[in-house]
Amino acid sequence: MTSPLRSPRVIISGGGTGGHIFPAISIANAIMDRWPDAEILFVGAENRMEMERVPAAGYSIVGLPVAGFDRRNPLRNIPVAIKLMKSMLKAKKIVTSFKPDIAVGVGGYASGPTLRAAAAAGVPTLLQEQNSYAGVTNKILARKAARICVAYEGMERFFPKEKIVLTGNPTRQDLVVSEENRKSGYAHFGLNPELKTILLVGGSLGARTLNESVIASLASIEQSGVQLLWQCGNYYFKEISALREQGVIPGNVHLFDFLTRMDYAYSVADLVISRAGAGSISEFSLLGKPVVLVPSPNVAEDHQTQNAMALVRNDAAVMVTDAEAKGCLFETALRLVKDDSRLDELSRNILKLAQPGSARRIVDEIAKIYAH
Ligand SMILES: CC(=O)N[C@H]1[C@@H](OP(=O)(O)OP(=O)(O)OC[C@H]2O[C@@H](n3ccc(=O)[nH]c3=O)[C@H](O)[C@@H]2O)O[C@H](CO)[C@@H](O)[C@@H]1O
Repeated sequence: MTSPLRSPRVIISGGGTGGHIFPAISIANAIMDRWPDAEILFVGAENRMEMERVPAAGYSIVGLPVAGFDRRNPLRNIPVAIKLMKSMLKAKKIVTSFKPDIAVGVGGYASGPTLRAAAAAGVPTLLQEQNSYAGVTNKILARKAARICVAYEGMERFFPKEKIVLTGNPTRQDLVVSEENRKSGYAHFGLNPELKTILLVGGSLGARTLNESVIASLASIEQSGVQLLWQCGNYYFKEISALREQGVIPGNVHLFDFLTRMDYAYSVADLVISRAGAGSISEFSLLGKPVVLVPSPNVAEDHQTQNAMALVRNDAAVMVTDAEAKGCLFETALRLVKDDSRLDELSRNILKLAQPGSARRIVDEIAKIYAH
């Protein structure tokens, strides 16, 4: 295999939620580690989270006017189809002017038009699928893809077997759990270093059931002698802050819309309560975090329950269903956070499932494609 002389030009496309954006940034960072002169351009969806998060990570991004189809109300899809056509034209222009050597798709609305335009122009494409159940966009794009990097066994149900490489999910490179970050984390979030801490995260967008479970348990949390670091999501923040202004939220409950310093959040957390998104699970595994998972029932093919069950079967996490959460989530979590030997056991078991070095392995695949 001969290596081309110059560094590659790479388009990375996808987004919509943190579950797609953070793996994309992690792949970009690993590309820059391999080829410091590489040129990377992100292509995302206008008004979605990536338009803010990608520049914050130091990369350029162009937005497409793409949106999701409404499966329940077909009439609403006329403007969506027009947006899709506009996005395809714009994606074609982006590919023509940027001249990528390879295009990487991480799932989410923007990756459809972008990778189709790249493939039509003869640019090789690589897909990264985070979940144990493949998304619609990736299933369509798979036909033209050179390589499909996955995190779970059994993905030949969705993709041509010869294109699949098991790399794991790339996680953010900045997630260091350390004593120093623990101390900084207490100060950053205004927490008491003397108390045990439960971190509650509802995925990148927040989760209604988790928020309602907190609200239903405020009295027992207040009396527990444990503090709660609560990420409620941008969408719910206004409504829940109003409760805080009414004095309903006790002093040991610390409310945030979104946590940019997840390294601090993980460092202070003795126990995590979370949705079972694939990216979050990869992070808990790498960091050995004891976790209570509440899978979202609102995702395709109930894939979060499948993600969670892969851990539960190995006694690597505790699961509470969405339907049970309001009744028993905090009873379970408050008991667990005080049981050090069980926390230790969960931590050891989840660590065994970690797949480190995933972004580097994806870049190995990019290098092989590029060298051809
Ligand atoms: C509702 C929905 O469609 N969820 C999907 C979405 O989840 P979602 O977007 O929630 O993504 P993940 O759980 O995979 O990852 C969340 C990411 O956001 C970060 N984070 C989270 C909260 C916060 O305050 N700050 C922060 O930085 C986490 O560190 C993590 O890197 O994509 C995942 C990966 O395709 C899927 O498995 C999920 O089913």
